[in-house]
Order: sequence, then structure tokens, then C-alpha cells
Amino acid sequence: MTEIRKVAVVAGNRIPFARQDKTYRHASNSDMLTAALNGLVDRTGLGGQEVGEVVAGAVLKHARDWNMVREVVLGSKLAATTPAYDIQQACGTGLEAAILVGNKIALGQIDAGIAGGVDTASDAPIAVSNELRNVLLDLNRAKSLQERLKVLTHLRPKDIVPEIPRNAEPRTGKSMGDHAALTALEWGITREAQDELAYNSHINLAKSYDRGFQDSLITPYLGLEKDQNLRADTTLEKLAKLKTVYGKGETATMTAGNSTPLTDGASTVLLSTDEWAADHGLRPLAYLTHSQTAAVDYVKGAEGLLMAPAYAVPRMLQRAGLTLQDFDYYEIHEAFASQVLSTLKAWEDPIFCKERLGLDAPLGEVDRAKLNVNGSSLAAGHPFAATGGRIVAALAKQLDENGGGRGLISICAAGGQGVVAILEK
Ligand SMILES: CC(=O)CC(=O)SCCNC(=O)CCNC(=O)[C@H](O)C(C)(C)COP(=O)(O)OP(=O)(O)OC[C@H]1O[C@@H](n2cnc3c(N)ncnc32)[C@H](O)[C@@H]1OP(=O)(O)O
Repeated sequence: MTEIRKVAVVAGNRIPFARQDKTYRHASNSDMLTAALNGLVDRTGLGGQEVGEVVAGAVLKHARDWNMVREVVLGSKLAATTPAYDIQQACGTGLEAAILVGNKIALGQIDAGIAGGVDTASDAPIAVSNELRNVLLDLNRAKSLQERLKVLTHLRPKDIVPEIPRNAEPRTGKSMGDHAALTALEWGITREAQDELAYNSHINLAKSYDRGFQDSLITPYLGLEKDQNLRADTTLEKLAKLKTVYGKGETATMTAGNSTPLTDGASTVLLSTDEWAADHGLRPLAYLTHSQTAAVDYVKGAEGLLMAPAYAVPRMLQRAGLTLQDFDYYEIHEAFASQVLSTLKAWEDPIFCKERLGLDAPLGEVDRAKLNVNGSSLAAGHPFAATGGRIVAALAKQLDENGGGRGLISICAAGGQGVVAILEK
């Protein structure tokens, strides 16, 4: 039986996140992930070397990118003999990739691996209709000009209209924002509270740049040195003036300022055993010690789409023998300010904790001074699959800088899923 080994987070590297259709307008997922990966290789001196595996993914991917991560590795500074593959768990992809790599390290299957994620909202895949697809496939099968012409007679003008991807849940047709607005209403989350969370995200991210915290986490790309969405000059007054974009009438509270913007970007994280790190002249920043996933039935309306982390965290805490207050840092992905606040309120609510989580007492409050201390997705932006890597690397560095401690990561994902984890130093 293999002994379970400690999983160290050794380094992280990402490119600055860009607003949709701005600096990375012409960069593909592969371009961006390669840039993030090469930055990590340079930062850790791994040029020409092999690591156990590279595991990464993208939420929005072109059909031609069926083997994207392996292709990225082949075009990177890593040895071409490094195995690599794609995974996808919506916005949980980057964290799930780190968990997968970590589990293989823990089980002794690999000694080191790189997890990552990338997404472009600027270069989204455009699909063709099933009818056009069938005609194109039949054309390819046709053996003569006559057969080809016959196939073409089946094509109707409406069949050639392309299918542009929508930021919507396939089973409800509602956007993530519309779903979050319903949850915000259910939990009575105010506009002021959402704007305050958004404001803190920008201020905290700006401060982290000012104190050089991001220097060892980011490699400039295409001339961009900082996250393009960061608005260091934002104020509560400016946020309060923005018009609502989700929800209805008087009850609408969600704006472009307290929702994540559509974003392009990529991130990577290096994980390994202590021994591997030492052999490569590197040192652990923190350890990945626990993880958990959960899913909720949002389709029948039993729970809000983005509320799965509210279920995953207590399950993980129970297995880890910890309480919600046993953390020095909380990294709760800010898909929308209202979704973070709904989750926090649920954990404080005795009825939710008893009836939905089956707990005797509420999980209680999270100390807001420990929440997203270096900013999160509202300020940095949210290139879906890249968010997990951004958070893991930043939290590991924060724990290292702190000289120890424990951090909670919570990420909500499309499809009513949640991926959560604990880092410790
Ligand atoms: C996917 C998963 O698995 C799980 C998840 O994470 S769910 C989350 C998924 N992400 C999303 O759904 C993304 C949602 N976001 C969007 O679709 C769009 O960003 C949005 C509809 C919310 C806004 O789009 P938009 O209107 O084009 O935004 P944008 O033009 O940037 O901003 C509108 C205005 O607000 C202003 N603004 C935005 N943030 C501001 C701030 N912090 N301070 C001051 N002003 C701000 C902008 O300057 C702009 O003002 P002007 O009109 O005067 O130029």
C-alpha cells in the first residue's frame, strides 16, 4: 500500500487577465496557456525538463483544440516527453486540475505536476447547426459530383445561421447572472453590500500590486502588466450609480460593477512532493491538504445555481475536523458579489444549516477582514478555467508570506457545481 504523501504548492504563474475584446483579442486559448506555462517554467528553472503531468482545461474551446493541453506542452519550454491532458469542470476547472495533480502526487503516481486553466471570451467557439453539420459530413462521404449535388439540395437557408455561444445554462436558458439574481433575492442581499464587496476587491487587488505581491505570480503578456479590469480609482459612489443588468424592476441589485466582467486569461500552478521541490532548488509555499466537490439541483429550483460551495465546504470541514472559523484566509471566488454574500449568509443561517446541510448549529460568520485579502474575480476578472490557478497560487503565496496558517478556497461553477479546497502551511 502506498503511503499518502504531502502535496506542496511550489509556484504559480499567470498572465495578467484582460477584458474581453481588448489586449488579448487575437490571442487563442493555446497562445495564452503557453505564455502562462512558459512563464512558470522560466520562474522555476524547469526549461527542457519533464514533469509528471500537465493537467489543464478551458470552458470555451474550439473543436480543433481537442488535445489542447498536450499541444500547448509540445509548443512550450517543457520537455516534449511531458504527458498532458485536458479536463473541464466549468469555473472549477483550474482548482479541479490542481486537485487531480495533487491526488496523483499524494498517491505516489507522479512526483510533480502542473495544473492550469485558460479561457477566452474574445475568441469564443462558433458552432454550426446540426443540419449544416449533417450536410457537410454527407458531402465528405459522397463519392461523385452527382451525389454531392444531391446532398446540397437538403440545405436550407436557415441551416447556415451560426450558433454563437451564450453565457446561459443549457437546462434553464437563464444566464448565470439571472440565476444569481434569483438567489440574491432569496437571501435578501442588498445592492450596498454587493457594491462594498466589489469595492473591497478592487482596493485589495490594487494594494497587492502596490506592495509587489503579484510580482512573483504574474508574467506580463502582449504588453499588459496588470489585470485590465482593475479599477483602483473606483468608489462606492461610482458603483452606486451603475444601472442594474440582472433581475427585475425595483428588486434588481446586480450591475456591471458587482458582477465579474467577461475576461481572457490563463494561469498555471506547480505542485510536487517536498523531495522533488528540494531536488529542483525550489521550496513549498503551502500544502494542498483537503478538497471536496458538491452539486445542487438548480434545475428543479431546489437550490440556487451557484450555491454548491455552501454544501461542499461543510462536508470538507467535517472530514478535516475543522470549523469555518479555523482559517486565516478565505478565498471565495467572486462570480458575482451577490453569490459570495448569499453563501456567507447561508452559513450563518440556522434554518439553512439545519434543513439543507443537516447540521445542529449554523457554521457561523466569516471574518470579513480575512476574505479575499488580495482581491478576487470582481477586480481581477474571471477567465473561467483560469480562476482556480490564480487563487491557488495567490493563497499559497499569502500563507508563505504570513509564515504559516490555513486558507479556504471556494469556487462555484456552472451546472450547479462547487469545488472547494484547503491550503495549509
Ligand atoms: C461560469 C461558471 O462556471 C461559474 C461562474 O463563475 S458564473 C460567472 C460567469 N461570468 C459571467 O456571467 C460574466 C457576466 N458578465 C457580463 O456578462 C458582463 O460583464 C456584464 C453584462 C455584467 C456587464 O457588461 P457591460 O455592460 O458590457 O460592462 P461594461 O461596459 O464593462 O461596464 C458598464 C459600465 O459600468 C462601469 N463600471 C463597471 N465596473 C465599474 C467599477 N468597478 N467602478 C466604476 N464603474 C464601473 C463601466 O465603466 C461602464 O461604464 P460606461 O457605460 O460609462 O462605459
